[in-house]
Amino acid sequence: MPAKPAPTSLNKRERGAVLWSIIKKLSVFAKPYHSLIMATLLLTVVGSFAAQVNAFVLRYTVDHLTEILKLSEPWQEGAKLLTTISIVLLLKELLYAAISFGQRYFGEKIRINLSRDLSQKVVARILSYRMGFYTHPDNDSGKLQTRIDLGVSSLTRLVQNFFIDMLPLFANAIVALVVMFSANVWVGMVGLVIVPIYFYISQKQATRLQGFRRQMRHYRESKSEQIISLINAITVIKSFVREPIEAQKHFAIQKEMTDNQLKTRGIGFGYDALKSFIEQIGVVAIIILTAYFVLDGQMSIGMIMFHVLLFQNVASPIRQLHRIYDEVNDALTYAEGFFDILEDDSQIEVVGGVNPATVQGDIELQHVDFVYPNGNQALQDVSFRIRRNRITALVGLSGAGKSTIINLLVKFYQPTQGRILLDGKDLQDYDTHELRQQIGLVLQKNHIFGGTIEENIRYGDLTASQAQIEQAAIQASIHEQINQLPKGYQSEAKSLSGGQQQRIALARMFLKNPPIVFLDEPTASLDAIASQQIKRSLDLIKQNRTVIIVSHNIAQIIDADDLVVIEQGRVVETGTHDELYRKQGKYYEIFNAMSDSLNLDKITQTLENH
Ligand SMILES: Nc1ncnc2c1ncn2[C@@H]1O[C@H](COP(=O)(O)OP(=O)(O)OP(=O)(O)O)[C@@H](O)[C@H]1O
Repeated sequence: MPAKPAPTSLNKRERGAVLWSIIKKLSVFAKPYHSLIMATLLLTVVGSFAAQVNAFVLRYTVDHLTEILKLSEPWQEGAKLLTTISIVLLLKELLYAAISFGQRYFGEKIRINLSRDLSQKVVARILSYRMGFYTHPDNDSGKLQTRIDLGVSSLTRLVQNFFIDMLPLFANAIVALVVMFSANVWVGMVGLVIVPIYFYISQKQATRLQGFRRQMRHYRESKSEQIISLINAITVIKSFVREPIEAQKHFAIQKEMTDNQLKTRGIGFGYDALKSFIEQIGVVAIIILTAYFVLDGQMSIGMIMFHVLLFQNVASPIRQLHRIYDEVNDALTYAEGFFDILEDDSQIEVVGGVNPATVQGDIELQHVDFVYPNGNQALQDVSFRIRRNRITALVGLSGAGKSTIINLLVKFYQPTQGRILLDGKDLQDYDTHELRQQIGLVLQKNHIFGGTIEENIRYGDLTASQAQIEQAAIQASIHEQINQLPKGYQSEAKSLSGGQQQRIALARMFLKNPPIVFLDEPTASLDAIASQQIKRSLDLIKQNRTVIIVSHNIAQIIDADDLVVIEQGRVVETGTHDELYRKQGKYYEIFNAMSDSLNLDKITQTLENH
């Protein structure tokens, strides 16, 4: 993903262009809600006219009261006037309540639906991305989640503020300004002059606060990151008795955060005071101007209230202008990162076309080179064959490239050079999803999903019956233990021990029953007893399948039919255990190191003596 300049470093024109592109992208998501948007806009227009009624009513009341006061019996006419205006105001309030309810409700509906659609789309999209996307350093789980969350929330907040807060206020302001102008050009001019001053101050306020807001975001991220790492590291913290130090570290962030918050508030309040001062100057100017026209006999006295109320309708949305700047800035900051994720076509997994009806399992790597996206060259000119229905072990020291070979065989990555053939056909030509249906992958630690044991095993075949699930559990030597649990197959799978979880993963594999199985250090995270317990299941898995096993376990290696020895990304030896041992090359060296580490002499002695 190419690095883009931070939105804050963009000039005004560039920011405008970015904002426009965000709006265009959002409008695609808004398309299904066209009628809702139209309804909201219509209500907004009607509402903005209704909002001016108070000013008209007040003008009418003041002017009529002035006339009525001149009568000898003012009470009778006064009562009539009060009844009329009460009815008008009541009706207007009822209408306004209905409009603002509809307008808020529709606006909120658009926001909620849009938020759902954006989240759903991005999840569906990243699920279609290749493995390289997930292993890219820019996309580690925390960062990816933050980018998605902040992207969705800033975009939906932009929509929410536009439809629910800003749009009605601005519609009111425009209608009020038009009414002011039609009442008197000079009064209208006062309203119009205040607007750019407000704009200027609001922009200054937003620019001034931008740095603080960015800082605040940074504090929030570090704070949550620190809490997560604290929870993850709790065993180490407690065992080293470092609780006070960790609390102190947290306090340091809290303190900087509160200082920053106070400064932000202080500056915000300062600007708010300045804006309300300017507004009051506007009010005074309107009163003086209208009073002049009244004294000059050009206007009635009711016009004073009329103009002041209209002016307030103009000023109140402008008072919120800095919020728009903030929202837009947030959208500029986060939406780009979000759309980068959403629109990264280069990350879409290549699916291929050939549908492998039945796979035999003859695999051949031809001069394969592989470089990870971060530039790590993991494999160089790797060529070897894997024969069907045999067990092939990949042997090598840590970092040799064994897991990388498995990653290429499952099509998680594509070779940078060379090709991989399966049953004589290039792996790239196979339909990726169909191919993966034919392959089982058992890792050192297999993910167990939150949910029941039954659900976790069923993941291997979503259509499996209960009997098939139990059969798979029997093959994975876990059935009896599951039955002993109070809730049996309905127990929470995550509460099982590591060894039990590994057997649940094997049961999942038995249920899938693929012709090819890759075992990548399947017992490495288990203790001796657990390893021994799953040995029988592994032996069962290996029957009548093409198996590739990566292991540092001597027993699993000598069990294999063929061995491929890898050193620093290159194949250095291939053959059977006996052939390679006799050869006294790299395998001989690794094998001796493994058997020495077992302390065989002592083990044999112990076994002989008892
Ligand atoms: N996602 C990745 N991105 C970048 N480099 C990687 C990635 N995964 C592995 N590597 C690098 O590729 C090389 C081969 O790693 P690989 O995991 O294939 O070795 P391995 O033989 O399976 O090792 P181990 O026995 O420790 O699992 C190493 O140098 C490793 O640092």
